[in-house]
Amino acid sequence: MTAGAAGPILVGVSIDEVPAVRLREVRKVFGAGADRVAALDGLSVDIPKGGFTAVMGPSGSGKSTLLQCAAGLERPSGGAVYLGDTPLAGLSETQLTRLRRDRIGFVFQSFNLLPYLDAARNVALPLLLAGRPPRRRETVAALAEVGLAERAGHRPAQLSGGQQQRVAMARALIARPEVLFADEPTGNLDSAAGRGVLDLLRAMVDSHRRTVVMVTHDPLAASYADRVLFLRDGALAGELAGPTPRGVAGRMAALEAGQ
Ligand SMILES: Nc1ncnc2c1ncn2[C@@H]1O[C@H](COP(=O)(O)OP(=O)(O)OP(=O)(O)O)[C@@H](O)[C@H]1O
Repeated sequence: MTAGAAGPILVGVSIDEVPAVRLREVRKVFGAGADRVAALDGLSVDIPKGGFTAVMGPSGSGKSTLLQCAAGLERPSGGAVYLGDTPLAGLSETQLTRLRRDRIGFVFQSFNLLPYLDAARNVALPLLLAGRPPRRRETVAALAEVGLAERAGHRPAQLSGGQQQRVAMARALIARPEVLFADEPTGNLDSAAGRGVLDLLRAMVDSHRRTVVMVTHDPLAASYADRVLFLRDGALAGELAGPTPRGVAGRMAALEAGQ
């Protein structure tokens, strides 16, 4: 197949491969009448497998809504979302829940760990709930991937913010999801802990060819990605491959100035 027939050439990505996620003309409308907001307004984008994609844009531009629709947490008002070859639109609530559980990982700004469970049990929880309790060594291996094998018995209150976020990453990864979505994963962390989380996300892509999609406000965080998508008013307003913090900050300044 020629590059022209396959669409855009993406550095380091096979042009024959089905993207990890595809959004086609996705619309998401909240409210009605005077309160109506089109959070996504006909957005089309491909997320390549084995890549690290960052999503940026001014406040209210639709970043979190994009992530929620791509991850099957919100149903779009129009358009189509595919995870690999699977169209999400035709799935029942039960099928969508199973797809999220088996094929998608999600990391939130606020960690969302259960305070009375230790790190190992927090990590094991998704598989426990799925009726497939993991072996202890699987859980410890997931914690080892985020550098926390020694902290398996610690509860969240006994861990730093950065460590809690890494436990949340291990929990998101234990089911070996096709895509890891992260919504402002460094938003509650100081810069050193934030860099630790970003280094790990980068390593997951480089060493394990995982697919990561991250919403962020921080140009430095976005520079860890292979590609940055910029949103404005619920639509794609550009993208940047091989981003640098300065390049990303320049694009953001232009977007916020309405250019
Ligand atoms: N559940 C909801 N009900 C009503 N409006 C919503 C809802 N969720 C999002 N919106 C609106 O949709 C638009 C996009 O919101 P979204 O959270 O996706 O933006 P964002 O780019 O992630 O913003 P921020 O950077 O401030 O987190 C905003 O105008 C927001 O107020």
